[in-house]
Amino acid sequence: MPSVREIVDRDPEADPITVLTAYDTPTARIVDDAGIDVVLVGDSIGDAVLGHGSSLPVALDTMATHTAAVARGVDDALVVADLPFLSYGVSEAESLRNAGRMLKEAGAGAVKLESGPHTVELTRRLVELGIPVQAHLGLTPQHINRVGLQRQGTDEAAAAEILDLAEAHEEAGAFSLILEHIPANLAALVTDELNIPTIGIGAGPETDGQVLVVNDVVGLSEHPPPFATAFGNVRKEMVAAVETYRDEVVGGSFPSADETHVEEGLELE
Ligand SMILES: Nc1nc(=O)c2c([nH]1)NC[C@@H]1CN(c3ccc(C(=O)N[C@@H](CCC(=O)O)C(=O)O)cc3)CN21
Ligand SMILES: CC(C)C(=O)C(=O)O
Ligand SMILES: [Mg+2]
Repeated sequence: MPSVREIVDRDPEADPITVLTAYDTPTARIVDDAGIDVVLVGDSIGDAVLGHGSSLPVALDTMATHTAAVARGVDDALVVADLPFLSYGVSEAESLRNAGRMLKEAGAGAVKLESGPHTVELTRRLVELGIPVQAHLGLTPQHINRVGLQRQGTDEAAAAEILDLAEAHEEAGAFSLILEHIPANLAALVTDELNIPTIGIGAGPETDGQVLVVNDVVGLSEHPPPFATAFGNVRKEMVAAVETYRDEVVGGSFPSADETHVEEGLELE
């Protein structure tokens, strides 16, 4: 796994940073082999994999299990574990221990948490203890009950707050910042003002890198967000394979002689 330093020290103008989620070993291997720089084990697992309507029900144990699965599939990328809803911010001690688990037990190289005024000091403590932190501003889906899933930072006051918080988290020691679902001109301004790399999702082309959810990228999601593009059609491929399997079983063509083993010497009554 590369150190966080290698990501931070890149020249993103020459070499934009690529980030993609993964939740399991085979997918992580595909993502890593493709040369993606950072594999994010997102709490988006809640809707992308586990069938919850949101990320809120995702447990810390679930994130530890899937982060470990991803780490086993990755040779080259940095593995970042998203801290799930209420696993941080309730008490400092619990937050630090929960974040530490992702590095000590699950094999992540860094954690990500959804940032706000309440996470500046937590970010500082985590970094002091040696846990690299990726901050996340703009749309923070763990606040779905307060802000929904709308674009953020669309008026001057909200944009100024995002810029202030971005600077505060850089100062607190975050190694990178995710900017989600904000105007491209705001993301460009934040990227200009910060020294740490910004990674955009629904934040236009001017950030230092991009992140998307792998299910959206491969075309597996039924309801992808408006800013996601499917670069493939895995859902169609899976539907076709499953339907063909069913048809061949029902029609008697699977398993065929080629797919069948008869033990000639076996004496059966
Ligand atoms: N598959 C997947 N892809 C993602 O990018 C993703 C997740 N899941 N889960 C966690 C968050 C949630 N995300 C989302 C999901 C939906 C919208 C969306 O549809 N926004 C609409 C408004 C929807 C509403 O008001 O309910 C928009 O027009 O902005 C945005 C971000 C991004 N993240
Ligand atoms: C969409 C990214 C940034 C994320 O937080 C997730 O996948 O959970
Ligand atoms: Mg997340």
